[in-house]
Amino acid sequence: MNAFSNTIVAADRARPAMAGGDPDIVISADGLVKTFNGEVIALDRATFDIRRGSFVSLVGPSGCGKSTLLRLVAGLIAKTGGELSVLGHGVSGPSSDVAMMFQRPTLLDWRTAVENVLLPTEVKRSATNADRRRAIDLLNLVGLKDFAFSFPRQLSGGMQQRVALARLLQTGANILLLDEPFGALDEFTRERLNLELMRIVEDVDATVLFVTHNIAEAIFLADQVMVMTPRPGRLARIVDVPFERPRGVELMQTPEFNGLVGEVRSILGGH
Ligand SMILES: Nc1ncnc2c1ncn2[C@@H]1O[C@H](COP(=O)(O)OP(=O)(O)OP(=O)(O)O)[C@@H](O)[C@H]1O
Repeated sequence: MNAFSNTIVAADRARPAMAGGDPDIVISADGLVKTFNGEVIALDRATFDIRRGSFVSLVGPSGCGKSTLLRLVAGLIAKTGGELSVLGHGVSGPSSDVAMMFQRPTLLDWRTAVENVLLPTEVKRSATNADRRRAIDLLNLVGLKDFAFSFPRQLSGGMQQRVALARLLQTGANILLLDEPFGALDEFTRERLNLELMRIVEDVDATVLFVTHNIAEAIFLADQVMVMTPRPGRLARIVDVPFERPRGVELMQTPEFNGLVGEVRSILGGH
């Protein structure tokens, strides 16, 4: 089957089922607009629905509004126009249902890995023994079983991002916003972490929005790819990714996979 036949023209399609009416829709945007200083249109009328448990990649060149879209969903910045809801409620600020991770791990140097993972809990209240056990379990989950009591300076860049991922999961949020989380790492480490990320989000049953510049990475990880184009930032198309899970790196060598990469590239090239 031609994967392109699965695409939806996001900008022009009719309004999908409203978030309030469909409990499976966890993030819903309708004509969402964000301008900065009244002139830069960072996001121009984006309309989309994201289903519970799906992994959605956002791909596009620098400045097309990917981070802006994530920050809007996280409630870190306010929309200029249109509608945006998370779990059926309009977004008016940060929420405990949503957690965000960035390209840099931003760990506290003077705290061990497990103490860093416990931070989101300690911001709210004193950590209990159960919290501590959970933090250690999460470090196991991200492959850092033997490094719970290491300090950030004793960890590689990839290991530090694993700690940041465990800290993200410690929040208990099941909508995870990942802004190029492995973008600063070498290609080999990045590929390994991507594979583990897929396993982990299935394990914790999260809904994920994942920003990347890399088309192959976007497709490999996702159920849907939101293809964005710049000046103004637009959601050009939402592409369904038809490949079964679990997926292995050999998928990337197949003609079907490379066909889909070509389709996404041509959407980006046409703008
Ligand atoms: N706080 C801000 N003030 C003014 N303009 C901003 C601000 N944040 C983003 N912009 C502008 O909005 C547009 C979209 O930026 P955004 O960071 O969302 O893009 P992006 O696709 O994430 O880019 P990159 O891939 O380089 O991170 C850009 O033109 C950017 O300059």
